[in-house]
Amino acid sequence: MAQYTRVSGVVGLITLQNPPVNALSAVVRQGIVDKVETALSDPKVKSVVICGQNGNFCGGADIKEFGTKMFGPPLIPMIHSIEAANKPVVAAIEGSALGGGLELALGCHYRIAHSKARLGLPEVTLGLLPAAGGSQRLPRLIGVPAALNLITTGRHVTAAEALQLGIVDQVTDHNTVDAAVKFALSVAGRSLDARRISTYPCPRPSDLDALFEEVMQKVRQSARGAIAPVACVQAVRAAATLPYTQGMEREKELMATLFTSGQARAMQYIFFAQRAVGRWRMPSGASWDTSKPRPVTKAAVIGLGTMGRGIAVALARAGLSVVAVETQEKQLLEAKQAMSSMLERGAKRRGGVPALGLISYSQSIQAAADVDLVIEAVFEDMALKIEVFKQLTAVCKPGTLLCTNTSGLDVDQLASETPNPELVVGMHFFAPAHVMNLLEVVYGPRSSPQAVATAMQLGKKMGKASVAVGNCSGFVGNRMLKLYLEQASFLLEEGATPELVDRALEEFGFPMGVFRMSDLSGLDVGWRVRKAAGLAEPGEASGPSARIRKGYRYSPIGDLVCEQGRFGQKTGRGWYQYEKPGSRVARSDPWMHSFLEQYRARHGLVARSIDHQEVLERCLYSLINEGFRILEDGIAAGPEDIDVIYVFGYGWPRHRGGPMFYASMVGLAKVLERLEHYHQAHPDVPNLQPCSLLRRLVASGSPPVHMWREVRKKLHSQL
Ligand SMILES: CCCCCCC[C@H](O)CC(=O)SCCNC(=O)CCNC(=O)[C@H](O)C(C)(C)COP(=O)([O-])OP(=O)([O-])OC[C@H]1O[C@@H](n2cnc3c(N)ncnc32)[C@H](O)[C@@H]1OP(=O)([O-])[O-]
Repeated sequence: MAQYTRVSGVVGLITLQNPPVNALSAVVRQGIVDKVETALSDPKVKSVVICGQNGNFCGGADIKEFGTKMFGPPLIPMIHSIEAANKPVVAAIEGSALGGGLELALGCHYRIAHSKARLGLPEVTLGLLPAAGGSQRLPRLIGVPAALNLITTGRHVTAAEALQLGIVDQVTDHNTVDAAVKFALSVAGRSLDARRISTYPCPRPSDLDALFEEVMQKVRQSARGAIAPVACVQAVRAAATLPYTQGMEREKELMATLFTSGQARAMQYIFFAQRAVGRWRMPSGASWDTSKPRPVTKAAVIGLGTMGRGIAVALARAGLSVVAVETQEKQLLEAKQAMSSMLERGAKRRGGVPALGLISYSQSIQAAADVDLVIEAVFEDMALKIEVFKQLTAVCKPGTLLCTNTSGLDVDQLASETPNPELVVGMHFFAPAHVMNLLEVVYGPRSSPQAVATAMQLGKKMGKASVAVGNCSGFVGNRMLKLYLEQASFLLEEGATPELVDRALEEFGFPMGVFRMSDLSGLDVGWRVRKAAGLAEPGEASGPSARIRKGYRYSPIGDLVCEQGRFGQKTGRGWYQYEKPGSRVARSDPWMHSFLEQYRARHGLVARSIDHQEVLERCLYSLINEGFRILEDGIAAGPEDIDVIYVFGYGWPRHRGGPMFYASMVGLAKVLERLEHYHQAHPDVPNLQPCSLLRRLVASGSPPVHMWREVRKKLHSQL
């Protein structure tokens, strides 16, 4: 709804009221229409200010209304009537003016923003375009190149940048509504002819065609199959080439296609899933709303390899004092240099001062004596981690939370080695930890709810999508990934090439296929784990047992590639070849093709033709099947948790909504049928056997994702 008051005698003040972000729901739109009419028809009122309640202008259209029957006055005529008003209307922008919120402000004649406000048209991140005139007004106001940048990326700009671009007329550090009222008084009675953005000609760059061609090419490349960014470019092109009314028609046409698309549903699902994972719940019943996090102002990071450095930088950027501990002197010096330049580069990119002073360095674990929380990031070796935890227990003040950044070791085992297992949780960061926006917070049966709440809050403070998950080998992300990687290797044995598999996955929308990704992260990492697990055996054995481990199919291809010293980009050779060690451009390697042929010949395998569909079904459905097992086991509380982990940590294309949402879009019956088919064809791969939760869901009529928890509950109560 919207509230109306008259201030300073002659200014009509309209306040949007729809907590927490004043989204433009039907009631709010009706409120705005009514109150604007009241203000315009009141002869005492000379000008109008529109603001939002609780220091927040407006978060845009009400996303919850999308996909439902929409009531209330539509946005476009509402904004047009504001722009057409014969009294000046000023937007007082505090907090956020996003999407429809900024479009509303662009319909006003003037915009005043608080210095801390953020503005943007993020519709593209929801699979949409700014369709309440934003795609037509913004280019007219700030020019085509700047508008293209904002609309195709959806990025939020600060008030200072908005002022520089010409989106707002004034920025204030004081009370924004007061400043807007003062401003409204000063412009009362002035002609508004030059203030209606829809009447502006759109500035046309001389090289319009070349500009759009270049932008479209870039956007198509980075969109990885998402249609909204392409539609955004087309809408801005309409602004640059058509009169306003026709441009609006084009905006409407393009929006009509996006609005009902599966991609928009997927991206809006992820928007809400990202927020839902913050409302975590442990199997014990402890949850986000009953568990109070501890304050953490000082943290220690133990071990300054790649992960430790990134974690320490992320903590410092979040404003924490950080003690960075590395016992090896040479490594400490290198880390110090690397971390300083990471902080400096980050500050340069985002603006602001690098948080260099927040990090202190030490070679001694004693330096962690007075911290509130420790994150160990030493080598992935249980004995070493146990030793570090023992030392920490002796050194740290009582009650210090002990977190491990293991990517798959048993958090419970580690906890059981300490006198206070309730203080232990896993904080699984993703490399590079200062860049990747995902954190798995791993709880064991003895982790206290307070420890989980503290780690979750710290993750949020670092700007990471933080997901609470149970303890098991590989947790959620890596446990599922293992099966995806396994299928990719089997496909090579059966006749595929790394190029074919990667192309199929990249066309699906992954930024990198599985083999290019392995080359980037290093093949030796997995090899070490397989050797430790007794899976990788040295030498080129042949015969049936060479491809069997513990009674099941196993592909030693990755081990054999490592035996050649081919560890990926760092050695200049892996699944692909590179110009030199450290180069990033992957080129096909004839060596790999003949290696695969020889391998198949040695094992009596006959290469067959494999198409993209099989690659996708085998790699993705086996990963999804494991996702269902994870839900069944209660390791993840719901499908949203898995989807957020995959979108934020594993490059799963956002416009496909995460693996579990994708399965629901494909149709659970189809996923089940294909898994059964592949399991029949490969009975020695038990992971292809569809899990019982998937069967149960199909038997219950394949309910939508948000109802899966109920089906799982029933399944458990019957077990
Ligand atoms: C044919 C039809 C024509 C349509 C015309 C098109 C119009 C237009 O172009 C389309 C849009 O505007 S599209 C929209 C474009 N706008 C955007 O994309 C902006 C989306 N919003 C944001 O980016 C962030 O919420 C803010 C930065 C606003 C606040 O961040 P923060 O302070 O960290 O807070 P937080 O934790 O993030 O959210 C708090 C609660 O508010 C909820 N909620 C939020 N926005 C909502 C919305 N618009 N709606 C509903 N709900 C919304 C959120 O779910 C959460 O609920 P929960 O139940 O407590 O979990």
